[in-house]
Amino acid sequence: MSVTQSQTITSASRDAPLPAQNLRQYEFENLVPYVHPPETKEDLPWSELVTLDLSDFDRPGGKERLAKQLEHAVHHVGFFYVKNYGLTQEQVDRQFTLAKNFFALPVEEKALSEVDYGNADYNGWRRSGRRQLQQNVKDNIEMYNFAKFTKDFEGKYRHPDLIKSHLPEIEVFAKALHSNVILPLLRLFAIVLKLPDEEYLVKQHTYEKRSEDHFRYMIYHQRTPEEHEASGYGQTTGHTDLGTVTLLFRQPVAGLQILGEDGKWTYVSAQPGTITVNLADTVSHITGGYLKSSVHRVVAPPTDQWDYDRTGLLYFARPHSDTILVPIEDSPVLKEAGVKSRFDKPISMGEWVKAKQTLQLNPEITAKKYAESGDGTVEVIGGFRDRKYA
Ligand SMILES: O=C(O)CCC(=O)C(=O)O
Ligand SMILES: [Fe+2]
Repeated sequence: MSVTQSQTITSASRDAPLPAQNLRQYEFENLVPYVHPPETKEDLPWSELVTLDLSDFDRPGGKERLAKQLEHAVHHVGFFYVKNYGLTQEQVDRQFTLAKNFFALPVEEKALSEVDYGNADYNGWRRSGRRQLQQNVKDNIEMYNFAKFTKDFEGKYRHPDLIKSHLPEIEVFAKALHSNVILPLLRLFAIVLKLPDEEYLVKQHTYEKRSEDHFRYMIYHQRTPEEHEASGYGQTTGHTDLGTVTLLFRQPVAGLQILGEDGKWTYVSAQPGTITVNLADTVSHITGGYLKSSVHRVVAPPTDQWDYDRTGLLYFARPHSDTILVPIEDSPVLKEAGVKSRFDKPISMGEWVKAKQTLQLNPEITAKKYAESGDGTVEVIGGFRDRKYA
């Protein structure tokens, strides 16, 4: 299929066209280009987040400046932006385009790469409609997760031809996120924690060693006004992510909200050229809760964005699967804060992932457990309980 005879002209294609040179390339590859939807004109309560300029990292005093900027964000907010992360806008746009074209494939083709839900294996295609949001309304979210491009996963997953033929550039992109964003951030966290070894966290996140990192294409299909109403204007309930940090590429369709310390939800805005970063459970576990795994959710977009699908690119970083999730011992910051382990026995990352993903991938079992506990919490593993948020 060519761009000119494109299947459905999505509402997004009303936007400014891509440069002719990119369009020709996409046409050559039979890809329908993705164009970012326009931002909302609504005046929403936006979150105020700091932006780290990662190009400062290697300048004299740069790391220390960035770490200073992060101190408050990582302890109290759990969210921030990064910019200048060494990938071009064109590389980013290509990934959005691949995501858009992947989700447009027939269900039968995607189903050949479907996630192994029972075994809590996240990689591959996750279909929409497996979660009941309200009576009569199910979720409208599809995902495609890529495992790390390492020997551990080589040949393990079957990809549709569209993905297979672009796998080398997807690999370059995912690896760049790990080396250009994840590793520098881990060094900054080490500085914030005043660890004697700045590489401490990096050593728990080497690319070649086994871990459950994944790069994700995601789409929230547009809904009708009736569906929005029936779903209570929600998309996902409040949650914390289970890994180290999550990267979320600039998302113009509003909806992602952060739960603040004041108990109020605010929206993450789409800052040009940025990636939104949120801290997740594991980095919280190894700091006894000092680094904040932020609660967030996705709600229905404002009405002026109801005509658009919400396509996302995300990267989920996680420590090596054999990492034991106990608080780091030689951090004067953690010592002073008097943090304690959040588990009642030693728990490895592999065990934590399996336990939390089993809950996430099997919504009916999880709903039953919440109903049984009756106090809005459920044990994930080792005495650590997750809470249910709206
Ligand atoms: O789509 C978003 O904006 C956030 C998604 C998210 O919270 C998640 O996948 O864990
Ligand atoms: Fe999340």
